[in-house]
Amino acid sequence: MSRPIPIKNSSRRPAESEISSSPPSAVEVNSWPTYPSPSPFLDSNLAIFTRRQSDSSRSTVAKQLKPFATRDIKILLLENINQAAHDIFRKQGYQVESFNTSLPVDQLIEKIHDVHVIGIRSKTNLTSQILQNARNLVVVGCFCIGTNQVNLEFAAKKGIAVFNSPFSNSRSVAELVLAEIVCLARQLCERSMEMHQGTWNKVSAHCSEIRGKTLGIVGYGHIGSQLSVLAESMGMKVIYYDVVPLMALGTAKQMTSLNCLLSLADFVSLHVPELAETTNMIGQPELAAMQQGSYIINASRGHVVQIPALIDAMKSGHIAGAALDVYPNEPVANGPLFTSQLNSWTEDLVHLKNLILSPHIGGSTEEAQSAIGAEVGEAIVRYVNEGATTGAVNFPEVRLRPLTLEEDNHARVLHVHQNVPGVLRTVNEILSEHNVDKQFSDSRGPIAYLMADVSNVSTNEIENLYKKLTATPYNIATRLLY
Ligand SMILES: NC(=O)C1=CN([C@@H]2O[C@H](COP(=O)(O)OP(=O)(O)OC[C@H]3O[C@@H](n4cnc5c(N)ncnc54)[C@H](O)[C@@H]3O)[C@@H](O)[C@H]2O)C=CC1
Ligand SMILES: O=C(O)C(=O)COP(=O)(O)O
Repeated sequence: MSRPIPIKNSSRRPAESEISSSPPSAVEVNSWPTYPSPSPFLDSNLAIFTRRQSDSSRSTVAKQLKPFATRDIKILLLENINQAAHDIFRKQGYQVESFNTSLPVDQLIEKIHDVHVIGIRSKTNLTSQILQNARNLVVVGCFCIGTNQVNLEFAAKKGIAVFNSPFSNSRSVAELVLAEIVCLARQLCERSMEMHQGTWNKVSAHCSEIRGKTLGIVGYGHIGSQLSVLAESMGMKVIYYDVVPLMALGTAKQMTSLNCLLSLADFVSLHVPELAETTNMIGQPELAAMQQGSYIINASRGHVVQIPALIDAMKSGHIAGAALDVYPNEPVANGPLFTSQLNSWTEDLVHLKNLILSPHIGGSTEEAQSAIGAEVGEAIVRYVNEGATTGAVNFPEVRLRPLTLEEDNHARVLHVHQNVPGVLRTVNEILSEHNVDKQFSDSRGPIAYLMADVSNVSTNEIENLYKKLTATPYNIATRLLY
């Protein structure tokens, strides 16, 4: 029977402004409840989940089974993931442990060892070394847009699905950038800092309206195109550069090359993902190609701009101002780490005029965070409870409708395997000992994923089915929900 999960101290998540600056070990807000007797069938190596009685509220309303003991699912949430996700997981009865910050590698390796789900944002690097230690992990939730912090290929090869939120914070980033364009054009942050230090300095030299100026957007995806609309509404002309041809919004114009954009724009704003091709994308030659007295904004990823080159271009006056929201090395927690962790150029950066420095807050609004919490939280529940991979960034997208109460004697087979000839024949030979009610499979590069509902399977047969599937030569990961 289901029973409530005692989650400590979790009636409310702290707002961004309340994130602790203490070391990670001191900021734990929830911890796993302990159960007198863990489910006898939950064996990390088997990954077979025990059946659970359907609870009455769900059975009458949704007519759906919760097909395994959800209380056995352990979730680790890092980086102050929004309350919306906690609520979703708690409703499922999962065990949740959460931290307001990212964790140092040694602690992360220890913590990830037993969990089935990990939720992160942009700071936590899930490298192959870390994922290697995750013996039970079935899914990673990136509660953000970027997934560059996860080794997606390695995760897929280990049978771990990764989900993100592709656009829930796009508007927040675009609004911040628009505000920064105005602030740079008016040297607003300089004036404000001077006032805070007791100086009245009323100037108009080199300050301008943004109306009629040209904004060059590099990367015209969700954020870039949203910014395009906002900038035009403020009277700016918009040009953009992207590696793929994209429909222009409003009267924006796509440029044929990055250099063409750089030479025409008064303001350049970067909205590309972190890729090999975008690493160090803006260095000395690109800054030199920009107009004298122009501005640059980076709210994409820290490695896209070469900071020493930017410092030189600003010191020489060629670049009149810049805004940075992202950095090559970002601290794992709030606090004075920022200055101590940055490199030799820290000193130069903090003393530059008309340089806005923000601590990676592009997506940090209440609206964005709660939308992301709900979106990624629900995607995780669908994958854990039903096996659906809709929206996964490293798996083929496969989905079967949830099992209903009428399908009480069904088992759902979730089989991640290598995408090689002959696998389906082998798997279907095993499944053919039962009645295959429905089945769907798809592949993505070297990985393939099959979902099948088989009926009239007894509890004894479940384990047998599992053993046969995992013994096939191309098995990566198999789960049975029943
Ligand atoms: N500062 C912050 O808090 C946030 C930062 N981000 C960063 O912004 C990035 C962009 O986000 P979205 O617009 O949602 O991504 P998106 O995937 O919708 O758009 C990215 C665009 O960049 C283009 N692109 C890729 N490589 C390129 C290249 N070499 N040159 C020119 N264009 C290229 C793509 O074709 C695509 O149109 C994310 O990957 C993430 O790293 C996202 C959210 C918040
Ligand atoms: O969504 C993204 O990719 C971001 O960069 C935002 O990251 P954050 O959730 O603030 O760590």
